[in-house]
Amino acid sequence: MASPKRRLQGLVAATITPMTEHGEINFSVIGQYVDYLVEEQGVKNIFVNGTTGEGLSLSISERCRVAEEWVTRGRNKLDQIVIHVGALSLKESQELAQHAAKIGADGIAVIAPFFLKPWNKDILVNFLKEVAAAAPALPFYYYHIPALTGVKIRAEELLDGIQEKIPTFQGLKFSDTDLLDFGQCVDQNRQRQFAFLFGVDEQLLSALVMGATGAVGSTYNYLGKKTNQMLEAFERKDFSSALNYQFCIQRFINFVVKLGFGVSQTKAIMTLVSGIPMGPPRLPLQKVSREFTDHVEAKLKSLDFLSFTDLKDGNLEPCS
Ligand SMILES: CC(=O)N[C@@H]([C@@H](O)[C@H](O)[C@H](O)CO)[C@@H](O)CC(=O)C(=O)O
Repeated sequence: MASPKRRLQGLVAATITPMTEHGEINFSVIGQYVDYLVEEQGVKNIFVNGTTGEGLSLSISERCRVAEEWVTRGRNKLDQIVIHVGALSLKESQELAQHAAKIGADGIAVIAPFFLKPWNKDILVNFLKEVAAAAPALPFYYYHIPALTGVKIRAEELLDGIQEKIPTFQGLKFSDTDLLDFGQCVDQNRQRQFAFLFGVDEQLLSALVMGATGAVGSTYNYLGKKTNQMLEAFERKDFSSALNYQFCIQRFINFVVKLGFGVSQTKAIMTLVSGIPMGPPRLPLQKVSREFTDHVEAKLKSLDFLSFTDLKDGNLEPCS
């Protein structure tokens, strides 16, 4: 069985794939991006080529090059780098898994194939097993995101007996709002050292109560520091402060959700907050409007989420 450095915990940023205005991958800013996550956001784990990274919109060779760049730039700076290697083709998934092992990633994650879908748990586990077997020394995570894959097999069901089938199974990335399913994943696997990584940033506090060991999300790219404050408050059992932080984060996410929120918007917000150009998304996603960015900038300032805020204290919405 694979032995990770230690159980993946805390915040994991679902990385954006920076692109040029011409739609090519902008590898040149990844080094700066690593430093920003570590130094400005206190986030030392990353999840590469997932939803936020537009992994399924990249070619296989692009995915390999992106993974390589993150591993190279993150060496001695980041704690753990998990590469998402899910694909519609088992062969491609295996190729990506082998590549992740070769470049020295710390783990791989896989979503359910979503065009020709597995229609029951056993079929899905068989698919995952074949991918995991291509990288037998790497910790393996299942990436549960039913709203996007359309594969609604409950995670709790999937986890039942999974280590017998997939000895490298190390944990679950749970991007869904079904806290009954999530809670039962934790409850039924208390004897195992699995990582339970929650993927709905606006509801993380509820998942911590249920036993989440960490979180993977898009907002940790730019709200990592604020979310870490929530984790610290939770750790010291200061639930009132933890709730304040969660509500504050929710105020922002609620605001952007109403404007329309997804990967394109994440790229624009990260560019605004970090100053590192993330570029436009790749088709079929659309670049966001200037109006969106202006609204978001005003909201971030009012919440004091921007370090360069120039508003008077009286105009700030208290967040702690
Ligand atoms: C559907 C989606 O993109 N969910 C995000 C969340 O971080 C999400 O952006 C956040 O909770 C705001 O709704 C993550 O779960 C996705 C993720 O971790 C990834 O990029 O792989």
